[in-house]
Amino acid sequence: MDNSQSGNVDDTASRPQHAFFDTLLSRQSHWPLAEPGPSETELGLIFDAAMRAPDHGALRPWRFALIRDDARAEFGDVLVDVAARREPAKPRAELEHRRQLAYTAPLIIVIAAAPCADSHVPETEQLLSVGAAAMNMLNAIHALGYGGFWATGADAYDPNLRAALDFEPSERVLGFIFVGTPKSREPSAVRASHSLYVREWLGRASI
Ligand SMILES: Cc1cc2nc3c(=O)[nH]c(=O)nc-3n(C[C@H](O)[C@H](O)[C@H](O)COP(=O)(O)O)c2cc1C
Repeated sequence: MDNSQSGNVDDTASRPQHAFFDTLLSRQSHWPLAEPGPSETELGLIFDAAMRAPDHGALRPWRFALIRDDARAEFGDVLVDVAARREPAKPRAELEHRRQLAYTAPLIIVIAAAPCADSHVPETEQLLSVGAAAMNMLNAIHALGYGGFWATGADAYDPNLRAALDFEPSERVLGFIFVGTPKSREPSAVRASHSLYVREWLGRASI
């Protein structure tokens, strides 16, 4: 493997391979996001991509909730409410701005995990599986021409928010993917060379 530079698809690669890597290697996060969001058909593709994540033990540890349309107003209320419970000393008026987050994209996909406690598969692997599903969704969102942004923050880990979104106490919110149309198409962000993070292991005798 040549680690010296960013990869280019070989000349012998097929047209679909070129197209695939053009898409994969141009994904980046976008913020803020405007209308429109994905159609129902496109959403189906995005979730089909999630179902392609590697999943030890076929536990299907992922759970997703969609927040869009009028439900965003209620979600805005929830964001203010949970912030007020976290910071009871703060005047509610100072927390009102948190409501805006609900309107920063046409669609918010809540990413959650439902780890199976009595499985031989360690919880870490189950969480990684949910992360892989989320990554597949980000790539699908990008392939469809939309922008996505995965965010967490204090809200994601707040048990009051988890409850307000109807997740079980045993389930864990791992973040929110904001989905919509990028307001601007920035030039592709420069990425670190993978060579900084990849090395060849040559056997124990080599050190
Ligand atoms: C699990 C997870 C949680 C994240 N949470 C936040 C967050 O709360 N706020 C933020 O600015 N970026 C967050 N990020 C990073 C952004 O999603 C994004 O990756 C980053 O802005 C870099 O953009 P890029 O995806 O184009 O490299 C998170 C990423 C991951 C994987």
